[in-house]
Amino acid sequence: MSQLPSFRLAIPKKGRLYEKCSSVLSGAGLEYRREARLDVAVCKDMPVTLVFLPASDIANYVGLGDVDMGITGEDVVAESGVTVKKEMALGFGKCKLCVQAPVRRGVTDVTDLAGGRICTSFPELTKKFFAPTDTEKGVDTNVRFVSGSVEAACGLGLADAVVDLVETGTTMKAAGLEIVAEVMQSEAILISNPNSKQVDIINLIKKRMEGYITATKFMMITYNISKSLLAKASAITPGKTSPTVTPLETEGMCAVSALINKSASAQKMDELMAIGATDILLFAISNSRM
Ligand SMILES: Nc1ncnc2c1ncn2[C@@H]1O[C@H](COP(=O)(O)OP(=O)(O)OP(=O)(O)O)[C@@H](O)[C@H]1O
Ligand SMILES: O=P(O)(O)OC[C@H]1O[C@H](OP(=O)(O)OP(=O)(O)O)[C@H](O)[C@@H]1O
Repeated sequence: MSQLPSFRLAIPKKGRLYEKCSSVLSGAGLEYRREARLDVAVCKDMPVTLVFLPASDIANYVGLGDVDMGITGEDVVAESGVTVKKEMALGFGKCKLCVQAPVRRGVTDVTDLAGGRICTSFPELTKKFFAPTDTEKGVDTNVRFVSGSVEAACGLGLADAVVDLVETGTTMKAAGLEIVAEVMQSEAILISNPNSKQVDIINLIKKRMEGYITATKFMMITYNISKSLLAKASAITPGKTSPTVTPLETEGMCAVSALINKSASAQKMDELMAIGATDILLFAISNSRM
């Protein structure tokens, strides 16, 4: 193991965040070959050792300095209570941690659950959430850790309520539960150890991931338009700094290119067509440095 680069970057070895993290690594040019059943791999063109760990352990490893950098959920970082530096939000793994109770109980006030039995994979956040009400009411909420299938706890008679993640709400509804209160919102984040000596590599990886994430959020649009309509067109596609305008051989016409938000791209194309733009083309961006 001594020949492995000392800089370590941890990503989830499986689960909800795994696929997206693999895309981010590839988008950031962190190429590697992972031997079957091995949770350690060396990057091809960078002095970086990749470690594949359970998402729930990554915050601790980074916080304690065993690993310099990692990707995991904000929820996991908050639960671990360790101090890490949040380098950037990655825009995926979005969900919220919620107190959920059986619909049939009709709980409308979360304080009614204080003093009861709660099952969760986030015991620290749950205890913190109920602490003020416990103090106020002089009760002791019984928080029990379960590592998965949290939603089943009420149906099994193990709990009065659960604290679990919600994205689409499908799992919650299927288990006959409803949200009573929100504990926190979460998404995948890039974190680093604040005492890591290898700041140059941290910054380089951050820049590369930023470039890739930005590229996935934007598209490049190009179109032709009469110069007399340029002001109107620029208002629709102002670009990041300003649109690039190139005169065309045809008198009075110009070509415009600008960055636009991917989510707004169809609407922008409609609006450009409506003011008379022609030859409107949309391009994906594979990477960027802004
Ligand atoms: N339904 C979801 N939608 C979006 N993000 C989610 C969802 N469920 C979990 N996450 C995010 O992904 C992280 C990892 O969750 P996941 O269930 O994949 O792993 P885990 O159960 O903690 O770990 P493992 O699969 O290794 O046991 C969570 O901490 C949360 O940030
Ligand atoms: O709102 P939804 O879109 O249904 O997603 C929420 C579910 O996703 C996660 O579980 P996961 O499926 O990862 O399995 P787990 O219970 O083993 O953690 C989470 O713990 C919820 O149960």
